[in-house]
Amino acid sequence: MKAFIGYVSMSGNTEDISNIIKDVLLTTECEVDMECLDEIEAASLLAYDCIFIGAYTWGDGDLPYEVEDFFEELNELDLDGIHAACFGSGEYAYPKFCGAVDVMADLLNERGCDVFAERLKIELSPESDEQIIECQQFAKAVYEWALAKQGS
Ligand SMILES: Cc1cc2nc3c(=O)[nH]c(=O)nc-3n(C[C@H](O)[C@H](O)[C@H](O)COP(=O)(O)O)c2cc1C
Repeated sequence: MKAFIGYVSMSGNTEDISNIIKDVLLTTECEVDMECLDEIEAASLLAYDCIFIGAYTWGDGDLPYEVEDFFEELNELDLDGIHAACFGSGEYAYPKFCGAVDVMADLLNERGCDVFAERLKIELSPESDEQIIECQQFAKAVYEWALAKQGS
């Protein structure tokens, strides 16, 4: 299975989550690529079976501006058959905690992705054992889900 982890991170927290996901996937049979979403063409997603898309939340529950172009390009694509999972970092102090994660999941769903029901939302950087385990379990669950779907 080919997996892709794409993220945007202003101060490194979402990148830290991405790295944990990557480390878990590297223990599996997956081929893994990881890139910043503002540095890739959206069409490159078509090469993957499973995509992890992550972002911090900006404004009032909004997507960060760096991914606006990426999601605009996504509108031109049919991502039918691609398994996707969304994650991100936010802060509980804001009314819409990790709102961008829900926005991304809805957009990927609209484009035809099969989106994993659970969304990984972490406050700031995953530093506690509990947060790290949550990220690891999420990555493993998504991998197993995508693998089972591929075989079915
Ligand atoms: C102007 C501004 C607006 C923000 N709005 C939200 C928000 O609506 N919801 C949320 O959960 N976090 C919000 N945050 C917090 C960031 O998402 C949070 O600090 C996150 O950990 C940054 O991740 P990064 O290190 O990957 O950039 C906001 C931060 C700033 C500076």
